[in-house]
Amino acid sequence: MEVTARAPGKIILAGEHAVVHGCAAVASSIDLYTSVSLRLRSEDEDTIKLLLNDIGLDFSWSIRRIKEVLSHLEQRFPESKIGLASGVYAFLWLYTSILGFKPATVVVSSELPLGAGLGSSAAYCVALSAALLALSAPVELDKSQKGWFTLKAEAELVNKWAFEGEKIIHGRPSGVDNSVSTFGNVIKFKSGVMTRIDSNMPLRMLITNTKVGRDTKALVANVSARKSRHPGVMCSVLNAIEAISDEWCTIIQSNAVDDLCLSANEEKLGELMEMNQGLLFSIGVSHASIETILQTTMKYKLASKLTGAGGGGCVLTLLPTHVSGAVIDKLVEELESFGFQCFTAGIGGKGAQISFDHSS
Ligand SMILES: Nc1ncnc2c1ncn2[C@@H]1O[C@H](COP(=O)(O)OP(=O)(O)O)[C@@H](O)[C@H]1O
Ligand SMILES: C[C@@](O)(CCOP(=O)(O)O)CC(=O)O
Ligand SMILES: [Mg+2]
Repeated sequence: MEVTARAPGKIILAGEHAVVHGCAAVASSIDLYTSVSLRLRSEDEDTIKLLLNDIGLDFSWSIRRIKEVLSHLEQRFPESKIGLASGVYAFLWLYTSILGFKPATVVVSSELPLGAGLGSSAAYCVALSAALLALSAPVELDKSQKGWFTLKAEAELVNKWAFEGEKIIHGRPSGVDNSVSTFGNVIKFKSGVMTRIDSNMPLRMLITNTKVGRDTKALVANVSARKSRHPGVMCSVLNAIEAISDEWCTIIQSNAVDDLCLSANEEKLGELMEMNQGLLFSIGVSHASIETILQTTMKYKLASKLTGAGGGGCVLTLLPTHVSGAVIDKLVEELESFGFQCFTAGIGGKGAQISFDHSS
């Protein structure tokens, strides 16, 4: 029996980093997915295979030696890819905790850029947990279902396991990324509690990938260190970010009665993004490449902010409804002339899904 699970990436509209310290964030799923397919092998095969298509690494572990491998894993990573080792630790931990030592082949592939602020780590953990739980004994799913189906009662359990995986990759995740990847839509997240936000606004964002690699774990740790050096100032900044998240929710939930009202709301969101970015700069998570994007989009009177952990990664630019395709094309051309990569994605779609392959 083979199962494939897919889980979406996300954008954080407001509140990254502050959410790690108990303040509210607003996040939305995007329609770019990480897929994990899991095929159990016969008991006498005695191996667990992991194929990480996005980073071009394959592993094959003898089950009898898997504990030994767990303690020597880093030695098997090429020096240039050592930062990716935590994803393999998370795999082995989730696999053995949920499925035990059953032989299997697991293939991972993603449409998301890795380590760029779009929540690839959470999508990886959610898709992996969903595939593993789908073939584990305590979860009763109707395996005769055809095509993709959305998780229902099982979603909570998938989310819990994915959070444990995120802890291995991130150190101190807030839980917002795995929650929005599991449940989809637009959510508000604060101190581990998720509220679904029914947005009444058509939200268009240009996503620009600086292609500057960074590591969420290190950035989150730097913010915590700054907070312990300047507790009073940092609390004020983080509370200001929370106020921005709250206002985001109020605006996108409000009903714009006409086009004038809609563009006034879009203008307010743009201002909130600018303020959020300024505060993120003040806590030390911006980057020269991000500042270049901000200056460029400002020339087009468009507001931008980093999304995710920052330090490089992706930047969001709000595209209000009045902005024409020609203007967007010109902006994209200018941004891409710096070597950045621009794209758009559907915002607020479904969360994790599963599909059983009946042919195997
Ligand atoms: N498709 C994937 N294949 C292998 N590892 C992955 C994959 N997606 C995510 N990861 C793991 O997640 C890490 C990136 O997570 P992180 O630094 O939080 O960035 P982000 O979540 O913004 O993409 C990678 O270094 C790797 O360990
Ligand atoms: C910085 C943070 O708020 C978001 C990190 O997102 P990403 O891993 O950069 O996609 C951390 C967290 O909420 O766990
Ligand atoms: Mg991450």
